[in-house]
Amino acid sequence: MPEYTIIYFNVRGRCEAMRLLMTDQGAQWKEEVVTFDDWQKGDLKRAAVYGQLPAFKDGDFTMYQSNAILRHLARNHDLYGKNPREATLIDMVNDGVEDFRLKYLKMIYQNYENGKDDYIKTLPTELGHFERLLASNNEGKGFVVGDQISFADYNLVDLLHNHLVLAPDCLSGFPLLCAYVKRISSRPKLEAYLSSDAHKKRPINGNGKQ
Ligand SMILES: N[C@@H](CCC(=O)N[C@@H](CS)C(=O)NCC(=O)O)C(=O)O
Repeated sequence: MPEYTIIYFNVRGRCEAMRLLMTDQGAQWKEEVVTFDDWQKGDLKRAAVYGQLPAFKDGDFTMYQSNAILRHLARNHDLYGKNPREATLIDMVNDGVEDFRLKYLKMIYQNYENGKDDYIKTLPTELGHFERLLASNNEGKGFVVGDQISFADYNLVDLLHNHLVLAPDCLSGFPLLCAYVKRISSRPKLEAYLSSDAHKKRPINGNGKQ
């Protein structure tokens, strides 16, 4: 069994997709929680390749960049499609999720009070991209690419969970996405994790906004 460790602040943030992936794949991991005070001291920041967290350990191999970590886990657990074409499509979806996540994080951390309402108004455009992607694969009845789960599914579902907290009705005009989130979230190990304190008590973002 791989020895996985997440080194991160006490938030779901950029690590919840990897937690969903590891949970669903039956992998165990440890959490090394970095407090704001420890981070402020600067040693950990100086040691981080890009001066930021998360870091992730697979045994004695330490890596940075949340999407590289997701891809590493995808290679370990066969979550990167069945052939090169599927792998490229999965990358394409994941890059789209990253673009969407960056917009979300910008609003949360830089413009929550003044920008939240306008952000929510733009959501149908963002969500429409993913609704159409789903529709183009098996009529939206399965996964976002191919016929098996991939790391992009965990990343997309995590970001949709955050949006359902921000704007609970945001998926009402998107029947495929709505059913997809419910379907993935009700996979037995995920359902148990999502209702656990480990998930529910961990804040979504570091500034308390959600
Ligand atoms: N592209 C990086 C972004 C990492 C990032 O933004 N980390 C934030 C927390 S989510 C951080 O370390 N903030 C503290 C700092 O920059 O000093 C990734 O995906 O891992």
